Amino acid sequence: MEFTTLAETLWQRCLTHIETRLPEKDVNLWLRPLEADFNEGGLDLMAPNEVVRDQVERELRTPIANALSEMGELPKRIRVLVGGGQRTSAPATAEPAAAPSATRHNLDGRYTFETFVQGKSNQIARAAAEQAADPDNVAYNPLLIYGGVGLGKTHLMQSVGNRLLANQPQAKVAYVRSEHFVNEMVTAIRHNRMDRFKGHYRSLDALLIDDIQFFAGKDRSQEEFFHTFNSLLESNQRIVITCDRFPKEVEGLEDRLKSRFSWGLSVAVEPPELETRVAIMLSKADYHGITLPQEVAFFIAKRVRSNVRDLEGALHRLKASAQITGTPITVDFAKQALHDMLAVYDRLVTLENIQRTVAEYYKMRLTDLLGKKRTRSIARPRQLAMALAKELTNHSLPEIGQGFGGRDHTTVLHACRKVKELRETDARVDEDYANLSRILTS
Ligand SMILES: Nc1ncnc2c1ncn2[C@@H]1O[C@H](COP(=O)(O)OP(=O)(O)OP(=O)(O)O)[C@@H](O)[C@H]1O
Repeated sequence: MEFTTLAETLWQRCLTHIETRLPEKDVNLWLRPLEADFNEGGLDLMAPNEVVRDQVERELRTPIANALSEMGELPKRIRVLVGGGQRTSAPATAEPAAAPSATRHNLDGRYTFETFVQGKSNQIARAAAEQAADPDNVAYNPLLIYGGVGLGKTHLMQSVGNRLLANQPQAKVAYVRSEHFVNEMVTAIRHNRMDRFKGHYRSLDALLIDDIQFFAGKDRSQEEFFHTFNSLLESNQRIVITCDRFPKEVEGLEDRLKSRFSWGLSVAVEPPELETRVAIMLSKADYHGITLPQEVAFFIAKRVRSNVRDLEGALHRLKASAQITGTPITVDFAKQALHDMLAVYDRLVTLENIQRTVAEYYKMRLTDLLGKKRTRSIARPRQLAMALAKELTNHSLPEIGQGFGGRDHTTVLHACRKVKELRETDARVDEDYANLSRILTS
């Protein structure tokens, strides 16, 4: 008892010391929930759950050690363990081994609202997710986030879980991929443990279930999920779901499930626009301690358009190449280091397929799109096509003008400005542009 008191006193002093060095948010979120204990000359910091433990291990162990050393306190070792609230030194591995894996708070501490870059393409989804993370607001339950690959659905969903846990560290929040849910269920059936499986999922405060398109065709899993789902909804527990498309379009998914999903709120994440892609790159670079000049971020984001995961991949490749060669990251360096990846993207969008796609979209003839007629029904799609060419290819204004029936570069410039203006004032034009951009880049 005396040791615990000493440890707590030391820890409180350490917190006071560290408060002057770390953002208040980090101290409140990650460090205050810890309880301190001495164990054989070492300091054990007990975290209420694995999210907190992992975050402290990853990001905060060094500041803690530095603070203690600056205070002249040198414990033999520092351990961060799960087990807060009980003043026990049981390590994380001493949790009931047979519990289904999702009982552990298997959230990734990096996926938070704070690290999520907002843009036009995701602002509604983000706002809805923030609401879903508000324990007092169950208006939109379940929340369904849908959209293409690598656009931040999992990031947003886990942000909901991390926020819920930050506000209520004892909450039972489980993140599970649908594939994992199915596998767990199969194992439970095989070992005659269905009751436990059901009990576990129905006892949660929040269930985050990723990629439900994977349930397609798996009838027994859908059945079980349906019951879990109903039971959680009835007691107002939080459910967040993601899907790679609007669930009504997923073949092999039962109608009753689809209809349940629509009880709450469905929001889409779209591919981010150029400025958001640049902001994401800069923010990820900052997070990973990579010095990335803005012009390089623009250079890459202009080419890698449809998938944020690929943007991150490009960033990691750049970092590795720069480290190996000891070269600073410049546009020329990026061109070389990423040439194969960029070549794939450059191949995807050509002037010809922009023209063909726009003509098909507006159900008009290609010859009209490239011809001289100036009626609005023809001139507007032409302007959109030119603006898309400017955004999605590396062609210069004169080259684009040339490709559009030998027009002057000032005509292309005018088209780009006009489309920019229209996108801000005319929702139809904005939607057409976004649709075309998605068709061309996905
Ligand atoms: N707006 C954003 N801000 C910051 N990071 C983002 C954003 N959008 C996506 N990312 C990052 O891109 C990567 C892929 O995102 P995520 O895994 O959430 O995509 P997803 O939509 O769930 O994809 P999938 O359908 O393949 O599961 C993650 O590392 C995520 O942090």
